[in-house]
Order: sequence, then structure tokens, then C-alpha cells
Amino acid sequence: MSESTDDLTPITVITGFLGAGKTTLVNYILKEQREWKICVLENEFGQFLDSHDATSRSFCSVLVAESLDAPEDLITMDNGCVCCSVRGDLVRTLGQLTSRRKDFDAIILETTGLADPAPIVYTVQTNPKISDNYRIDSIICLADCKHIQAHLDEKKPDGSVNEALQQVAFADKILLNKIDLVSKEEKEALEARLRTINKFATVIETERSRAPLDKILGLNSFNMESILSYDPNFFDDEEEKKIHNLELVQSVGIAFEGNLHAQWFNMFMMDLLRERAADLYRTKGLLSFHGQGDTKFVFQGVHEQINFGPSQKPWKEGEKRENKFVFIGRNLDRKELTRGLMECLYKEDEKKA
Ligand SMILES: Nc1nc2c(ncn2[C@@H]2O[C@H](COP(=O)(O)OP(=O)(O)OP(=O)(O)O)[C@@H](O)[C@H]2O)c(=O)[nH]1
Repeated sequence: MSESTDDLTPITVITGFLGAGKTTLVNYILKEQREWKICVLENEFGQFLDSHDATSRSFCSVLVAESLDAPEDLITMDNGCVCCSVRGDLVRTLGQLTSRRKDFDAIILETTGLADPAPIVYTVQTNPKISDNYRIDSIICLADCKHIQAHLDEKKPDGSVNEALQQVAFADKILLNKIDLVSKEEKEALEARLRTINKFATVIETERSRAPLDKILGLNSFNMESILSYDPNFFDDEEEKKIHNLELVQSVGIAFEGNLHAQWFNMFMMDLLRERAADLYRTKGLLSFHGQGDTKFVFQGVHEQINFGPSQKPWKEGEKRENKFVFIGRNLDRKELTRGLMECLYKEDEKKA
């Protein structure tokens, strides 16, 4: 057993519902902090289809990789959600990293937006191979000011966990993110609500996840006591923990070659969001447009909020122009989404009515 926590490699766990700003925070930390060598463990829900090339890695790993000096400092765990099926992956990955532990000052674990932090904490705290080498430094929860209330209010079937609630409850730092999207009154009401779930966490208001680094990193602020006050039976038989019902949320990945017609694509997305924004938790895409040369576009949606712009890296010469989408949400119809997207393809010899 390790005698001092100083010997243990700190893990910062980043949680928060789909689209709350986790990857934005990881990128910000990687770009802004110069003191530490950080290893990033990524776990993402909803992958792009087809994984024959490097760009078909999970979407956030593509974005995070752009901020790292060395690609081997990013490890993706793509076999499921870190809190359930991939938990074995987490144990294995941390186990394999043990021999390289001295190469890093810290680890950042970005969980999926649907991860319940409870099993992650349980695993790190109770698995001796992990607890002898690592410690949780902090659990940071990103709370999307615009959308988190709806996710907290979602009715789940009996025995199922509300992930958004668990994420808030287990955090020692809550970043009230996207404050640009709400009024002062909405922000205050949200903070008051989050306080009823977790009165111990430090709350920091942020835009684009830009929290002062000295307020979130290296503070050893993980607090088992506050977790136990929320869930006094935390260390009881793990089998009895609530079901993490991933079937309630679907992920539809769609990939196809060609160039999109910008106007038709815009119309398709506008119609889709007008009708389905509440059910569409998250939309991500890497796209190629007719008439835009080698510019690769990144599309990001969180319910009705969309962001669209050029990727840092253009299409490489000879690279297959494959558009990749992932839609995450409820009641999604793959056929309908695929048909709608295919109708947005630019065709040289055909005019759309
Ligand atoms: N308006 C606004 N948008 C933001 C803010 N922070 C992040 N975003 C945008 O929200 C979208 C989702 O951000 P991500 O960082 O990818 O969110 P995430 O939690 O990693 O998403 P998942 O991994 O899919 O769960 C992106 O389009 C961001 O640019 C903010 O403070 N204000």
C-alpha cells in the first residue's frame, strides 16, 4: 500500500451531461497549463461509424488530439461507457499506465455525457491495483446552464439512475458553464437548485469552460465524505446500485461519401431541430461541402444550439471525402436521418426543386 497520497498520480474526473462543455474544458486545460505533463483518457458515447482510419476515432478524441503535443498522451476507451461495460477498460488502462506513471504529473479522465460517476469512484477507491497508484484529485461537473434543468427533470423508469443528477451530486467542483446563454435570474435559480443536490461543491461560473486553473487543478479536493452524505450506502454491495439505463438514449452514426450542398444541409438541420430539438441531445459531424476546397467542417449541436465552422485540420490530399455524423438522443429514426442527409448531397447534374 502507498503510505502517502503524494506518491499517487492524481486523476481529475470530468463529468457533465452530453454537450455540457467537457471536451472544451480538456482542450482549454491542455492549451493553458504549462506546468504539468498530462495524460488524457477519453471515453465517448456514440461513435462515428466505420473505423478504418485515424479520423474515424471518437469525435472528441479528434478535437483533443489537436491540442496535444504527443499522440500517445491520449488514450481512448471506446468499448462502451466508462461507468459500465468499459469499466474493465478503465482498470486495464490505468493498470497498463502504472509503469509509465512517472512520465505524467496528472491524468484527466473525460467521461461520457451519460456516465454515472458512482461506479468510477467505486472502482478507483476499492480496486487495490488502482488505489495503490492513483487517487482522485477532483470530480469536475460541467453544468450546461441552458439545458441541465430539463435533464435533471427527466423521469426515469424505476430503479434507473438519472445521470445528470448523479454527476452534480458527486462533484466537488461544478462549472456553471454557458452562462452566455442564460439571464442572471436563470443562472441564480439554477445555482440554487444545484445547491439543493450538492451543498459541498465549489461552484464556478464559466463561459467556454474557462475556469481559473488554480481553482480546479491540483487541489486534492475530492471529498468522499460529501459523497457518503449524499449516498450513505455507497460502499455497500455494488450489485445493488441503480441500473444505468443506456437503452433510453440512442446513438445513430451515419457516414457517407460526397460533398454536401450548404443550403440544403442548412434547411435539413433547421427543419430537424425545429421538430426534434428536445429529443436531440447531441449532434456532431465532420463534413465536406461543395465549393469549399479542402476545408473540413465541424458541426456541433446541443439540442437547438448549433455551432459550425472549419476544423483546425483540412482534408488531406487524396483523403476520402467522407461525411460523418452522430446523433444522440431519444426516438431517433436511422432511416429517416440517413435519407434526409443523403438528400443534402450536391449533385453536379441535378437541380433540386
Ligand atoms: N454558447 C456556448 N457554447 C459553449 C460553451 N462551452 C462549450 N460550448 C459549445 O458546446 C458544444 C459542446 O461542447 P463540448 O465541449 O464538445 O461538450 P462535451 O460535454 O464534451 O460533449 P459530449 O462529449 O458530446 O458529451 C460545442 O459546440 C462547444 O463549442 C459556452 O460557454 N457557451
